[in-house]
Amino acid sequence: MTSLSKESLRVSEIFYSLQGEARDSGLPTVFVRLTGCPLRCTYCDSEYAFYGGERMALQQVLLRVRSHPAHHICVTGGEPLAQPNCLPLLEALCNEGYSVTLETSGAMPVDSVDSRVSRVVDLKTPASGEQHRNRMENLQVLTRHDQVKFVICNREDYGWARFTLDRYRLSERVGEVLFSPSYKQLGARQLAEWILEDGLPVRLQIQLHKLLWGDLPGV
Ligand SMILES: C[S@@+](CC[C@H](N)C(=O)[O-])C[C@H]1O[C@@H](n2cnc3c(N)ncnc32)[C@H](O)[C@@H]1O
Ligand SMILES: Nc1nc2[nH]cc(C(=O)O)c2c(=O)[nH]1
Ligand code: SF4
Ligand SMILES: [Mg+2]
Repeated sequence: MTSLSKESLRVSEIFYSLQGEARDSGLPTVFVRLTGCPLRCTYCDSEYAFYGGERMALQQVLLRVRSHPAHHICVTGGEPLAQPNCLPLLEALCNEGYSVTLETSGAMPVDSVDSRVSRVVDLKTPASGEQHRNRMENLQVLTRHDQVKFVICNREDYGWARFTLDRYRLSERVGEVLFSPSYKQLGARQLAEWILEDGLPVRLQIQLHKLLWGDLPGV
């Protein structure tokens, strides 16, 4: 018990790469991937982060982050907000002057996240198998500093994302609405054509790191 310091975290990996997703795509970024997730999305590319990982003190995480020459930090998982100490981690990273993004499923409340963090809330689509976990009330607290993502597996998911975009006026509420194809499940060109046909005010997101390096951990 005493070895689990008040501000310790279970960490799957800390790595330096190009941001492959969302608004900051292409920017050198340090990724902090926290272990554990209560969801089981059908397409999850990070199942290796469900279990295991290393218990680290917050200060140890900060030291590792500082060892890389990046200004941008992305906290992800697993589901990062499933660990209560994710909140002090985010605050500490902001205090150090980093530009911080948080990738979250939106299955937990996002209102206690430091307001300097750009929250990237992934609204789970029907084909993810986890649509029932979406906390739609999270959308009320998002601002232009935040982002909403849909990972789209098929035409039904696209239709649901288009409906949700309109129903919650997402383009007016947040800074970026991202439509991403589920990797190797839906072609990016197909998704691009649907977006163009409907003239949707959203940004097509293609996972840049997978184009560069493939579907591997640590990139
Ligand atoms: C691994 S999750 C971790 C953060 C959080 N659990 C979540 O789901 O947002 C990070 C992002 O990767 C996306 N992702 C996972 N597997 C994917 C895949 N096969 N194709 C496209 N995006 C994927 C998720 O939907 C999420 O937006
Ligand atoms: N390069 C790179 N960019 C990313 N952006 C979000 C990621 C994630 O797994 O949450 C991710 C990732 O795993 N790698
Ligand atoms: S919520 Fe994120 S980490 Fe969890 S299963 Fe879904 S995509 Fe994977
Ligand atoms: Mg990833």
